[in-house]
Amino acid sequence: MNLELLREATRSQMPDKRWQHTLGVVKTAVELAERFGGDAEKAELAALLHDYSKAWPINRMEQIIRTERLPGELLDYDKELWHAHVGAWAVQNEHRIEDEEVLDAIRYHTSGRADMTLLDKIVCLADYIEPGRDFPGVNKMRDLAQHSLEEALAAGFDSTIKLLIELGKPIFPLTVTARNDLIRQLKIQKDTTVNGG
Ligand SMILES: Nc1ncnc2c1ncn2[C@@H]1O[C@H](COP(=O)(O)OP(=O)(O)O)[C@@H](O)[C@H]1O
Repeated sequence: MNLELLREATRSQMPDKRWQHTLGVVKTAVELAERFGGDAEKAELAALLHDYSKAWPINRMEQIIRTERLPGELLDYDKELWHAHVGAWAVQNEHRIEDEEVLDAIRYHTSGRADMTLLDKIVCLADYIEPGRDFPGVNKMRDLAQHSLEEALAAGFDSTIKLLIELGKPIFPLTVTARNDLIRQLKIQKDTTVNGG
């Protein structure tokens, strides 16, 4: 795998603004991996590729979801969710990325999922807090990310869920599951600290 070629291939899929965002996610994902004991090389690769299909036409993504048997229920929810699954499919098929951990981090970077891996959390959080992001609550998330991946990510899912509720949009259930898991993990961490375990 040639990282430089992958960089150029990824850059060619998207407008410059999205590429700048991608570079921000790469930088942040590597920092988070170093802070929380993740694999920095996998974090860099997954972050580089996370928005590979983001700028693809909607009908192209819809067709891939249907013909490649990606989860059909995605079609019932916000189109913003589609590029993550389509992107994982695309980098596997176009660039022979076979590392399932990396593919999953790309696939679930928007929705989250049950039992997110360390790499899933790193890429998903980096996507929320990279330096180019500016939304209410992002600085709070950046502060939380100094000491807890789970707290920061749970705050991110909270803000996405609140936004979807305000907009009257349906919530893809995996995000609720991901958020519940994080809350549970935080409670276990807290109980362990209190009980000195
Ligand atoms: N669980 C969900 N259900 C429905 N839509 C969601 C869900 N999670 C995220 N989204 C949509 O995806 C958007 C974020 O997608 P993301 O990949 O982060 O895009 P971008 O990088 O352009 O911000 C949210 O603003 C929302 O519209």
